[in-house]
Amino acid sequence: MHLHRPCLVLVPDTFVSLSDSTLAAGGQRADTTSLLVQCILEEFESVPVEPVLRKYWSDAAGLEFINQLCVEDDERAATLVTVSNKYYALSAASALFKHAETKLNTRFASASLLIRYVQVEGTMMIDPETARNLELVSNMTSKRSSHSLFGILNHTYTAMAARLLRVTLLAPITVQSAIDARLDVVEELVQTEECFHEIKDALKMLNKLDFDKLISSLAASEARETSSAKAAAGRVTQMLNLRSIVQCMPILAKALQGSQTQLLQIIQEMVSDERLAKIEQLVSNSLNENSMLHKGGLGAVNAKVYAVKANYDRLLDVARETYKENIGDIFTLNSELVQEHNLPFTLVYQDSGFVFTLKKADLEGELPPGFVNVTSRKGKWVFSSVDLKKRNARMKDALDETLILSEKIIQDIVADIVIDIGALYKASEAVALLDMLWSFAHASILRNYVRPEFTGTLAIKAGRHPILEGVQAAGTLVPNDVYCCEASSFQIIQGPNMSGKSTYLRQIGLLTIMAMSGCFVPAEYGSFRVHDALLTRLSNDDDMEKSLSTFANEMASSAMILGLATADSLVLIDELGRGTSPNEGVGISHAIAEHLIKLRAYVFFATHFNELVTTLSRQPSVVNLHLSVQKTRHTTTNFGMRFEYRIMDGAQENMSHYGLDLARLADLPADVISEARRVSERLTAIEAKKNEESRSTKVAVRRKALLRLKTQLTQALDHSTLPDEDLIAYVARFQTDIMRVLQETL
Ligand SMILES: Nc1ncnc2c1ncn2[C@@H]1O[C@H](COP(=O)(O)OP(=O)(O)OP(=O)(O)O)[C@@H](O)[C@H]1O
Repeated sequence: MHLHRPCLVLVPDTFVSLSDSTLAAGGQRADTTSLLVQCILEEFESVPVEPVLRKYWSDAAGLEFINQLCVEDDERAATLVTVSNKYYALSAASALFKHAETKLNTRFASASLLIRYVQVEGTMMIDPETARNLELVSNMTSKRSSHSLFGILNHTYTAMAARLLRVTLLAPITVQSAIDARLDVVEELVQTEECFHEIKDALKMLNKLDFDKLISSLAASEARETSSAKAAAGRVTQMLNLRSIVQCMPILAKALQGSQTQLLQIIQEMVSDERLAKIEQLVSNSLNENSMLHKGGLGAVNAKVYAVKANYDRLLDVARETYKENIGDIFTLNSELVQEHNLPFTLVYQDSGFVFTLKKADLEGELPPGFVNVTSRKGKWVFSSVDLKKRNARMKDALDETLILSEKIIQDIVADIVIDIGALYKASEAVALLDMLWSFAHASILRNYVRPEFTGTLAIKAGRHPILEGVQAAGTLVPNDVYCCEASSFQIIQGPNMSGKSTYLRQIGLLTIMAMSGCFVPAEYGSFRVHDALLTRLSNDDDMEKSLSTFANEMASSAMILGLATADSLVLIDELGRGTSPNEGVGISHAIAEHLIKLRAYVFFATHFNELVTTLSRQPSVVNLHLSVQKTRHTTTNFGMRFEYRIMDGAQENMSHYGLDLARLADLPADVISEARRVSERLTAIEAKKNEESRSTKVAVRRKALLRLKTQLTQALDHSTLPDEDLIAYVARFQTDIMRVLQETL
């Protein structure tokens, strides 16, 4: 549900208590409301939940609706077969269409809707909490801020592409051939400037147009006949928008001519469908060439009145003539009054009709008698007269008449268009994908991203946090490397507070999502693995505020991670075990870590617990890293250390005194601090001694070296493109390394 941002949630009426027929978001709920509905209300606070009669949730009716409404294209048969035994999907479809009919007064033409059954497979699972913490689609502190991955990558022109981008970031694809096809397109766009600009110009013409909405409103008609002038005006606007869209398709197709990548060629085919030209013909035959869309005022009204060509329908021509005469009458009335009073009245068109206006500066004394509804606005008098009102009413009648007649004509055209509506859906999909990939290319050029590879090893050289890159002052962001393979699948990351641990973890998640979405990545080089899930336990400020529930939260997300993680998952854990006593924290963290190590998922585990380094490092696939910090002279602002934000090999040393430095900054009495230091140094010394004794036994070292050798050899076998001679030299180096380790650990 998070993927598609619901605007309204329908539930069976038996799920909500009888007392509240419409549940306002966050409203009072009686106990009889089902747990599911309660969860939905909590999770989607601002989304209204509305009950639909239980009898409308019928799988048979759902299948009937789909059978009747699904567009006649090559996927129709497959869709019908796939959904035929999906009880819940069918019941929900039935309730949805019944709701449209009974509450929204909307009925769809047969074979007019694109209906697909989309499997969840084929995308990476990202839970909503992770999406929030990584700021995938919205900033955590301010909803309006564009500092999110979506904000950084969104340069789309159309609403469908923005929606596709959102869904892509929340559920990146896991089919490697599909990712590669997207990357090929982005690469071609980045490299061929001319094609890049031509596509941009064509997309610009579609600026802010939403095909999908337009197409479904073409397919919809009112369930009960209430033909109003307002609805008629809406229809005319739809047709004018539709014409802009179909006219733009040949331009887009031309921009794509000669493209090298397969995906761009497919997109070109989809937007060159001859049925689109047929639709263009239908619209052009009946609509005026030059009836462009106006924003408001009389221009906008006239655009609708004159949208249908002259001589197309006799009655319409007559109605328009009347309308024109009525407007003429109003202008005549104005000139007469100007002459009579010798005052420069002007006419202004408002929704309710014409009114007179007069600049206050042009009037000495009072308005002449006989005017009504006098108001003052921005230095002007605005007013009417009985005569003007009468003429307005006549004009309005004529206007309504023309719009209703126009709508009748347009209804007939729409009926013809609906036959080929499948082509419009295809074009919409094609444009959305193209617009999104163009947007990726644009972001890649702007910020110097590189094309990622998929090799199974996670190797990033000089990776940059994409969101921080947009916020930090130029030159202050420290790029970092990542290297994670089977032999080093569990990485412990240490560093004092504020040293950049979370940023490092988040950067790994964000870059993986970008790569799997088919976008270039902010790094000098990036190699990735296709993951089935991105699972995280990331701390954020929210948690701190609700510190009481931190532990419960931690355990809930840990349970989720343990339940869902597989060998192909990417797991990011930031400071587990903070919400409980240190001993318990270490115990729980250790147990969870061991489970993940056994699973062989790729795990990045940031922790403050030194003990974990000791207990976990014996395992062959565990690697220790830390974020470097330099001791400096103590000042009031730097706590005596300078953060370098650079990831380094090996465990962190001497972290314990950092807390003491902080304490001194907080003005703790000197004797308390010196006692704390004495105890802390003794404890550190004892701990160090213990660590020394137990630290990585020789067996562990050998095991680790052998595992590394295995990965290096497999990789060389799978991916090396070196000439034989160099490959031999390369492999010989492994031999020297392993011999050295074996001798040292005899
Ligand atoms: N690579 C980097 N380059 C530049 N600045 C960075 C980098 N990484 C982190 N920072 C800065 O350091 C601040 C703290 O980073 P971060 O929150 O990642 O630290 P942390 O070690 O996770 O801290 P804590 O343990 O308190 O959660 C960030 O807000 C950011 O401004």
